[in-house]
Amino acid sequence: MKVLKFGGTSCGTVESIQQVIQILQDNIAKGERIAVVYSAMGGVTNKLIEIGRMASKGNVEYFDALKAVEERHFAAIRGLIDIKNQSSSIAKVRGLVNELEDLLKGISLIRELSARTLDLLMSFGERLSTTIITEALKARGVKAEFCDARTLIRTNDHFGYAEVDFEVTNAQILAHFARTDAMQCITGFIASTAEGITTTLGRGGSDYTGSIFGAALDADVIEIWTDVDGMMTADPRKVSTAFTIPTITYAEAMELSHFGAKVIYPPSLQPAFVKNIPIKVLNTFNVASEGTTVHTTSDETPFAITGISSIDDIALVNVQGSGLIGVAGVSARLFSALSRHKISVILISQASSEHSICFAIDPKNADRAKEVLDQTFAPEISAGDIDRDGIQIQKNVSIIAIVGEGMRRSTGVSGKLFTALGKNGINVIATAQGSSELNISVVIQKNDLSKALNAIHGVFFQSEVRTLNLFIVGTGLIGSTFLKQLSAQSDYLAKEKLLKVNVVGLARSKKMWLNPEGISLTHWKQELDENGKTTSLPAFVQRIREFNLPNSVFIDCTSDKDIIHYYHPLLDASVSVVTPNKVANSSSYAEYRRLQQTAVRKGVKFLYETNVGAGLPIINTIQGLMASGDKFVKIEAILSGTLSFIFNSFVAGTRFVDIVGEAKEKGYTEPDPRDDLSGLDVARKILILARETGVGLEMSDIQIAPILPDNCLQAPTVADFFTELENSDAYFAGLLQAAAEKGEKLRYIATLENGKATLQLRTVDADHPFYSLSGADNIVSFTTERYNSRPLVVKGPGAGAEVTASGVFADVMSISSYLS
Ligand SMILES: NC(=O)C1=CN([C@@H]2O[C@H](COP(=O)(O)OP(=O)(O)OC[C@H]3O[C@@H](n4cnc5c(N)ncnc54)[C@H](OP(=O)(O)O)[C@@H]3O)[C@@H](O)[C@H]2O)C=CC1
Ligand SMILES: N[C@@H](CC=O)C(=O)O
Ligand code: NA
Repeated sequence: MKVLKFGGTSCGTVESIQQVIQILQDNIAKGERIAVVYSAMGGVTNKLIEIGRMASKGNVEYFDALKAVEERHFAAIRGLIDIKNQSSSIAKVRGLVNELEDLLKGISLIRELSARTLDLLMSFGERLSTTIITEALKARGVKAEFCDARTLIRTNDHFGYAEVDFEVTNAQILAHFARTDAMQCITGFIASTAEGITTTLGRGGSDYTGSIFGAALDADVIEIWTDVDGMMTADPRKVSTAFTIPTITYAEAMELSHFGAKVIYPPSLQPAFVKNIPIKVLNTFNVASEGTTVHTTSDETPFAITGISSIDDIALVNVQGSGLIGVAGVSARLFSALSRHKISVILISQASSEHSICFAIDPKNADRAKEVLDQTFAPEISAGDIDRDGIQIQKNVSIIAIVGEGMRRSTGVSGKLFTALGKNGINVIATAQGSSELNISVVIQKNDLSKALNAIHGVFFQSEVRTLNLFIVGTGLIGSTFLKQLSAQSDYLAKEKLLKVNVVGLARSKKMWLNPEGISLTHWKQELDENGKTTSLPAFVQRIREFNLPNSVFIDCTSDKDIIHYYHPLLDASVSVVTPNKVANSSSYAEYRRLQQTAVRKGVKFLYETNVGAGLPIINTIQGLMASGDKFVKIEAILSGTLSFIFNSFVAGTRFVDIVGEAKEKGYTEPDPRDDLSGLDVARKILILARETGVGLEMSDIQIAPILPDNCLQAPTVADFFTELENSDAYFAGLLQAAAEKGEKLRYIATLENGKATLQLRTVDADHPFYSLSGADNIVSFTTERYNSRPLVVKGPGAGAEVTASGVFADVMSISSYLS
């Protein structure tokens, strides 16, 4: 025997009922003996309540609303049953509607809608839907029989959520089924008292009806047919990567339902659990899906938890004071006061210091709870045993619960949970874990809910692709090359790293465009042009904060001097920052430190490997040596790709100005090449290296020996600059010739030693390690306590679009590993 239950959406339209009938016929064809429970047509219960309220207020419009309900049911008959078989269904539905009309007339006369009357009123929903479906089945030759559950399920008179008398109910169900072998079409949700007064089993109670019948009949399985593919690892409306849980235990399903997963009505699990009958949650609209099976044991999965659930809106109550320490009976008084006022508690947390008790309740009870507790603890508040401001209530908070029996088998589950939250800057306000190790709950700010759910889902269900959300400012040479590399690698990242990189925001100087669904990596230019709004960096940053997406990374690919003002607020909002732009790290030392510290404090990353030597591992090398306790003695380096290229290419027969132009064309120079040739770019880099090694220099401390004659240095525009370079041809040729005569080469070398940084244009001979460079090579020689007699040398191309973009890419990847 199998008991099937179909919910409101399944019974909602002619098409869905046809689908239900198909499912039933498939079962019959397989020779299954089935009993079927139906909900009211979707939305009808709410409509009946609304109509009842209208009638009780004397609002005569209830009559039109009733007509609409009646018409909906007649339309279902017309759609489901051929015309010559309709008369008996029409008569039955008309009979029910007449009864309903009488009831509403009564309500409107006495202007009262008691809980008892409301139960009777609501019962028409299931009675109507079940009548129609039974008739439709009969019209198709199925031996079906309407079964009014009020004649079988016996409850007390707690109207609205009546409690079942299982002894009487089970006996009545068994006796009824012994009398007939017709397929029973059972009204969900409704029952009656011993006196025959109609009751209901609580909203969602049709599931419960299914479980009551299934348990009484010792069914092999209870199938709950709904409009989703079973229970999901998280609410798919909030977590797009959520997936169906194939098997789950009763305890886990109960826990998930308690914390907001509305797929199964929690009380319905109990009768099935007692009889050890599996419950299958299946999708009427996707019969191919396996759904979820709720059972005593769940299958082994690679995941430490089974699912994540949340209650979006709760209020957190905190009772705090030194007078609570060691005083017996405080919590007893507290919770009995709440219970007397029927305020149900969702979560409780008390530190072992006993200094405070904190618990979560439905926000609609918050003000009443405060009143009740202020009264209950009035003596303690006036004596100062409970803090002056008494009982504090925090609203706009949510609970997230991670649930799974697997927690008992694995260690580190809570560590993983809190790390995921911490790395996304989500503050945990309160936390609770039952000693059953089935559930860990955290209370967080409501505006962090979606971010938190996604971050937690990402770390616990890692076989699912994780998402990194990028906001890129600057789509020039480096920004666009990075986007090109990202596009080329996106399949690899998805397959090999289970990583989806979502570009959510793009900005250039004129236009910006944000789209949380993700901007196309191939058509971003077009999207930006077509949809972009006028760039406003404050607005761009504000949107990032409002989106509040997990794993957010801001990438600054500009050379803008003011953009650094946004780094701090972004880090502070737990957004990681990656940048090839050297401006921030070469501004004041105080600002440099502040950025580092904010990133550490917020548990996010501030990465800028490409600030020095483009993609070459220079910053990372220093950070590694520093972390391991090495001490820097000296750094000697060629840090400009542009200058390196110039001095490698400037040979007899060439013109200095042409070589500078070539460096610009090859993408080695700064957006403004004067920054390279003035020594500013190298000065910024050695300043950053000094700071990384713990030497807190300022820009003014760097001794810069110029490469250029004054006329070039003072050129007011880039065009003038090139003219002046041309005018100084003889000067550069002279420099070159002087070096060549000694058999040496020109090199612009930065040195950091004894806390001093200097930049100098020097000539080096063939024995010097910096002699043989080519292209835009950088070379950095680190002399440290450990690398002493032979320095550690990093050498390679230190400028250019591809190597710089790939350095930015590597920083982004390191954030992704950190977050996972
Ligand atoms: N070239 C290299 O080898 C290396 C470069 N870098 C650094 O990379 C950074 C980018 O260089 P590169 O790509 O060559 O520069 P580009 O001039 O090619 O691109 C700069 C981009 O930033 C945009 N931009 C400038 N100001 C703003 C602003 N206020 N708001 C929004 N967008 C803005 C520009 O917009 P628009 O397109 O509208 O003009 C452009 O898209 C620089 O900081 C540079 O120092 C670091 C290491 C190596
Ligand atoms: N303009 C810079 C680019 C890298 O930082 C250089 O030439 O090195
Ligand atoms: Na680098």
